[in-house]
Amino acid sequence: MLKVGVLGASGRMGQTVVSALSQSENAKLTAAVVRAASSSYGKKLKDGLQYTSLQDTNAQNIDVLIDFSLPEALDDNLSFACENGIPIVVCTTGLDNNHQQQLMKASEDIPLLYARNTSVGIALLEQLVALASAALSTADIEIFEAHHKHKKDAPSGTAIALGEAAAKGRHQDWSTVNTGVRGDGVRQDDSIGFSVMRAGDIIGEHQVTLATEGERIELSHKVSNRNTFAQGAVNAALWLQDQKPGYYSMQDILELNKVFNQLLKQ
Ligand SMILES: NC(=O)C1=CN([C@@H]2O[C@H](COP(=O)(O)OP(=O)(O)OC[C@H]3O[C@@H](n4cnc5c(N)ncnc54)[C@H](OP(=O)(O)O)[C@@H]3O)[C@@H](O)[C@H]2O)C=CC1
Ligand SMILES: O=C(O)C1=N[C@H](C(=O)O)C[C@H](O)C1
Repeated sequence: MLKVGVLGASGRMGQTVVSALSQSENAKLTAAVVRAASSSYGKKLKDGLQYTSLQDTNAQNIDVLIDFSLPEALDDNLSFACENGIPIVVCTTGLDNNHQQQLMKASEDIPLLYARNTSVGIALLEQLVALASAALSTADIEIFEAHHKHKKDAPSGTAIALGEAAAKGRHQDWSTVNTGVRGDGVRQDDSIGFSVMRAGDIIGEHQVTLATEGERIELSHKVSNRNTFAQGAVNAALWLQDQKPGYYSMQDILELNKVFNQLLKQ
């Protein structure tokens, strides 16, 4: 039975992962970590555990960490994982270039899987977007995303991952085509822009549009239950426990590259 520590355990996603683990046959919760200043700190969970901070968490009792906290916690979370040699699935979004470098550095010492979206559907959508972008090499590409009103970062990590997949499909450098959230002004050729909605309790919706004169393709994905993300994260943790130190993604678990390469050869 895999012993899992959840970072950001009191949050929307943290609580959903705790609940998914309580029903899993292969993995169980052994640490629920929050800030020492959190209103949840010290409170009891259903199964006799209580919320701890990183400082009083017993690392010996954790095989893999799942991080659904916020960017400001990444540094401490990675230090804890590296110091104790614990593989980590990082699901936090809104990370900057400095955070990305921290992920790469930590992955030299421990197995690290970074997933801005742990659903199977988005892993597949990334491949479909790369393929469509390559095939329709002159189409204008725009990305729309909608999330609940509490979400802090925009555009979403998933929207950015889809933009990167579109750029990769055309062998473009993402930093030169990424236009961010679109505002005033005429569209530049090759630019990839985002539009963002924040409203109510929308869990997560993404749409990539590829438009040419006279027609357009819309590739979209909608999540209706946070358990989709939680199950994906638990599956990632189960997979990661057996890996060597390195930087992994959901694509590695699902082996979609292999499926697509075989398909394209036919
Ligand atoms: N990869 C994926 O598939 C998905 C990723 N996400 C991402 O996961 C993250 C969490 O989302 P969500 O659960 O909705 O957010 P919440 O705001 O509900 O939860 C955030 C958690 O982080 C904790 N936290 C806040 N500040 C700090 C800090 N400075 N140090 C340590 N912990 C802190 C909070 O605990 P407390 O305030 O009690 O201390 C809480 O447990 C976001 O980045 C989101 O984009 C979300 C859904 C899916
Ligand atoms: O904050 C959220 O809720 C979500 N965040 C992730 C992101 O930024 O892409 C994934 C998902 O869409 C939900």
